[in-house]
Amino acid sequence: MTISSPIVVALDYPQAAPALAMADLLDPSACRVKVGKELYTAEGPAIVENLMKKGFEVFLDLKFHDIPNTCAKAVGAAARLGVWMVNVHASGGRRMMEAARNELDKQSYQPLLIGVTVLTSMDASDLADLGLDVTPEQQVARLARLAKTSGLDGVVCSANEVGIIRENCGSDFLTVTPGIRPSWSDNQDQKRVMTPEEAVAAGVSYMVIGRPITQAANPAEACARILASLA
Ligand SMILES: O=c1ccn([C@@H]2O[C@H](COP(=O)(O)O)[C@@H](O)[C@H]2O)c(=O)[nH]1
Repeated sequence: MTISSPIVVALDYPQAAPALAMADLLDPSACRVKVGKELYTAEGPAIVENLMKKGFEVFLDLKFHDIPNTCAKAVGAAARLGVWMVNVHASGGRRMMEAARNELDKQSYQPLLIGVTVLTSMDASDLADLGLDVTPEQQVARLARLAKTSGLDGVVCSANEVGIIRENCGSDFLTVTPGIRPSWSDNQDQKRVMTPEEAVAAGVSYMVIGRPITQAANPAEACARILASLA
C-alpha cells in the first residue's frame, strides 16, 4: 500500500495496550505510526510487529548514537524487523552514519535511514549550553550536509529548517519534522514549532505529531482535522 499522507503519529505510551488501542482509532491508509524509546523499551520488537500486522508502516525512532559498529548492527536489526524508517543521531559523525548505511546495504530490505539534527525541543540557548555558538539553522544545515554526504536518506529537523535543507541538500533529501503544533494545541516541551499547514507549505516530507493527536479528546477526529487542513 502506498500512503500519500505525510502524517506520522507518535505512539508515546508506557505499554502496548494503550498504544494498540490508539492504533485501532487510526487508519493505516491515513497515517503512519512512530514507536519511540518509551514504548520500545517497555515492549520490544513485538510492539512493532503488532503495529505492522495492523497494516501500519512503522518509524522506529530510537535515535541510535554509538560507536560505528554498534550503531550499524542496531540499524541492521531494525531492517530485519521490517520497519519503514529508522534513525540515528547525525552528531554521531560521518563514520557512524557511513557504517549504518553500509550495514543496511547488506540487508535484503532497507528502511529509510534518517539522521537527527537538532532536537525540536532545543533552541539557540540549549546549543550554547553545549558550547555550540551557532543558530539552530546553522547547526541543522551542517548536520544535514554531513548526513547527506554520509549516505543517509534524510534528516529529522524542525519544519522551520526545511527551506535551508532543500537549499543545501536538494529536494530529494527527506525532511521528517516533529515539533508540529496545530493552532489549537500547546507547544509543551517543543521549542521550534510550526502548524501542519505551515509545515506542508514549507515542503516537509513527513510530519511527526504526537500529543496533539494522542491526547486529544477524540484522536481520530484530531487526525482527520489535521489531514483536512492540509487538503
Ligand atoms: O527532534 C525531535 C526528534 C524526535 N521527536 C519525537 O517526536 C515526537 C513528538 O511528539 P509531540 O507529542 O508531538 O511533541 C516525540 O515522540 C519525540 O520523541 C521530537 O519531538 N523532536
